Amino acid sequence: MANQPLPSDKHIQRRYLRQIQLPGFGEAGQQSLGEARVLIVGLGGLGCAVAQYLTAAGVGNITLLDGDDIALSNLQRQILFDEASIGANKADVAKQKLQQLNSQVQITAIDRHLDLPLAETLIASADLILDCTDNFTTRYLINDVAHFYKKNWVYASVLGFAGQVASFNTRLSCFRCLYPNVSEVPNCNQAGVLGVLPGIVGNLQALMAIQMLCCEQTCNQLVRFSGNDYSLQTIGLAKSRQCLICSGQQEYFQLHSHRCDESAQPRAITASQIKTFIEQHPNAKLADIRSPAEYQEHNAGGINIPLSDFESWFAGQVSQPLILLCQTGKRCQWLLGRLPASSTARSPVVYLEGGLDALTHPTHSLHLLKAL
Ligand SMILES: Nc1ncnc2c1ncn2[C@@H]1O[C@H](COP(=O)(O)OP(=O)(O)OP(=O)(O)O)[C@@H](O)[C@H]1O
Ligand SMILES: [Zn+2]
Repeated sequence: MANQPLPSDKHIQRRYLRQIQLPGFGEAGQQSLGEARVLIVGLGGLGCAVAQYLTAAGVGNITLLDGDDIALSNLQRQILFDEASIGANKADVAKQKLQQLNSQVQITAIDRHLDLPLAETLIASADLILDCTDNFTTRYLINDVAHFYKKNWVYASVLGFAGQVASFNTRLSCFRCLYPNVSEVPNCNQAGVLGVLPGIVGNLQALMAIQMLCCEQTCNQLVRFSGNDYSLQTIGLAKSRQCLICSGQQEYFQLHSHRCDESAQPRAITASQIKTFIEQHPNAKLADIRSPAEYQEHNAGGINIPLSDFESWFAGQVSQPLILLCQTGKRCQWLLGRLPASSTARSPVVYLEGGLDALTHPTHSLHLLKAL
């Protein structure tokens, strides 16, 4: 923070005494943390845990990135947030909370999701990147750009009762060496998660980050945690000859440039993002793609274009922003996968994640949908 007085050496000594006392860490370790620039991508369950420990430990400069708003169902695991923060941006609220914990850390909050142009700027200027997201598209993007700029990064993920963390020095091996080609796996939204799991795994991720910033030998390890039998398994990672990135067959911009527009206009929006979407696209229309019987029984307004009629209806429309709606979001997701990218390039077509079932909270944008 610009107008904070610089801490004296004595203050730093006192504040971080318990870690400076540690053999092998000492003042040199504290100085490495204080000079480090860390990028945290995603302020969900993992990101909340990671950000708190890195701030408390005195990492000098932290950038927080998340374009998502806080929802009620986030509070059981995203422990930087409380009931009063619902509807606010995650990165902004996290910054406010973390700054109370440690005012000497330079914290920047960015209310956006990572895409290629942003990755190029932010990864190039960071010493270490932490992936705290829930999707492989972002992990491959971080990996490929980090490899190009020779940056270290730490990946973590949680699924059900299992979690894993891996540290990468991308000169030695990378995420694509480990996972050459994964299409998305279920996230917390679909698979469910106990709140403590991202807490445990996020803390492992923060530990790896601190060790990587202070001594690089910890790189290229995968640690698996089982919440069923509490076991930890550590596996060394090696370079794969088939890896697209490590073998030099592809550069990051060849692999990701075509995805730019997609990530700038994500196809799923959550109930708490409806308001922002409508503000950005005042002429947006709501199309409910359920059957006429379902629509008559209960609806949130808009027009009813049943799934079977949708493609021919859509082909005859002038380009216009659309919010698609069904009961759970699954039919919309399937439908959007069928529409050619060129047909949704000029005006965004998004769907409501979780569908009508996600509009359970009384204030939840239902009146906004009715007005469309
Ligand atoms: N490309 C990205 N850039 C920045 N943040 C991202 C990106 N992709 C995902 N995220 C963020 O990563 C976080 C992942 O959090 P988490 O897995 O705890 O679930 P969630 O998305 O908050 O909630 P739920 O899955 O219950 O809907 C989210 O806050 C999400 O917005
Ligand atoms: Zn590789």
